[in-house]
Amino acid sequence: MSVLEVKGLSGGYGKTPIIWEVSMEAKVGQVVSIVGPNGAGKSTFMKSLFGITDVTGGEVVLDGQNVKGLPSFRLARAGMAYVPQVDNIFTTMTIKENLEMGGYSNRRGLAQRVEVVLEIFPDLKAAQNRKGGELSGGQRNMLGMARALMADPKVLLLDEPTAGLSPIYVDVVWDQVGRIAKTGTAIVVIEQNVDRAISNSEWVYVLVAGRNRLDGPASQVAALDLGEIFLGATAAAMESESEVIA
Ligand SMILES: Nc1ncnc2c1ncn2[C@@H]1O[C@H](COP(=O)(O)OP(=O)(O)OP(=O)(O)O)[C@@H](O)[C@H]1O
Repeated sequence: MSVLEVKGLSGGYGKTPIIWEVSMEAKVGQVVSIVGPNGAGKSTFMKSLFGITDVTGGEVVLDGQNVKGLPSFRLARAGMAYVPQVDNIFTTMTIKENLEMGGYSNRRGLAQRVEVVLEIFPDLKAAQNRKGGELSGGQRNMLGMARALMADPKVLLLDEPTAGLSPIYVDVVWDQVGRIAKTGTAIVVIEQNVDRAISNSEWVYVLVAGRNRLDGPASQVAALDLGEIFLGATAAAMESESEVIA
C-alpha cells in the first residue's frame, strides 16, 4: 500500500523553477532511493515535499491525505519527517535530550518512545548522555534519524544520510535505514552513491535536470549504465519523457 504518492510536483526557490512534474511513490515499510547527478534537484524535491520550498504544481498524498503546500509543522503532524543533510541535531544537548525534543509534540509516552528508538540505535543507546557536539559525523547522522523517528512518522525523508562518512559508517547507517523500514516506516533517501542506493533500496528513482528520468526495482536499475545517463544530463534528457522500467 502506498503511503506517499507524489504526482507531477513542480517548484523551486521563489520564481526560479528547479523541479518539473516529478512523481514518485513509497509503500509502507519500503526503502526508496533518489539518485542523480549533482544539481539534479534531489534536495529541492525533498524540501518541496516537506513544505520548505515553493511548490507551483502537483499533488502530494500522505497516507490518503492531500498534503501539498502544507507548512512543515503540519506535515510533521500528518506523519512526515525530514532529516536535512546538516544541522539536524542540537549540539549542546545530550542524545537523550535530543530525542526528547524530537518527541515534544506528543509528551504522553515520551519516555517509552525514547526507549523504543534507542533500541533501534544501539550505538546511541550506549552513549545517551553524551552531547550532540561530541559525536562523530556518523553518530550525528544517526541521531538526526533517531530524533525524526521520535514522532513515529509514516514517511521518513533522508537527505544524504551517508554524506562524508567513512565506508564502515555508511554500512552502519544503511543498516539502520533497513531496521527502521522493518518497523513499517517508508523511507525516501537521497544517495550520491548509486551502488549503495541499488543494494539497499527496493525501488530507485533517477532525477536528471529536475525531472524524472527513470525509475524501477533496484535489481533492474542495477543493470543500467547510470553513469552514461548522468553524463547525458543535457537538454536531450530534459526533453525526454520519464521511462518506467517496472
Ligand atoms: N536555496 C536555493 N536558492 C536558489 N537555488 C538553489 C537553492 N538551493 C539549491 N538551488 C539550486 O537548485 C538546483 C538543484 O539543487 P539541489 O541541491 O536540489 O540538487 P541536488 O540534486 O540535491 O544536488 P547535489 O547532489 O549536488 O546535492 C541547483 O541549480 C542549485 O544551484
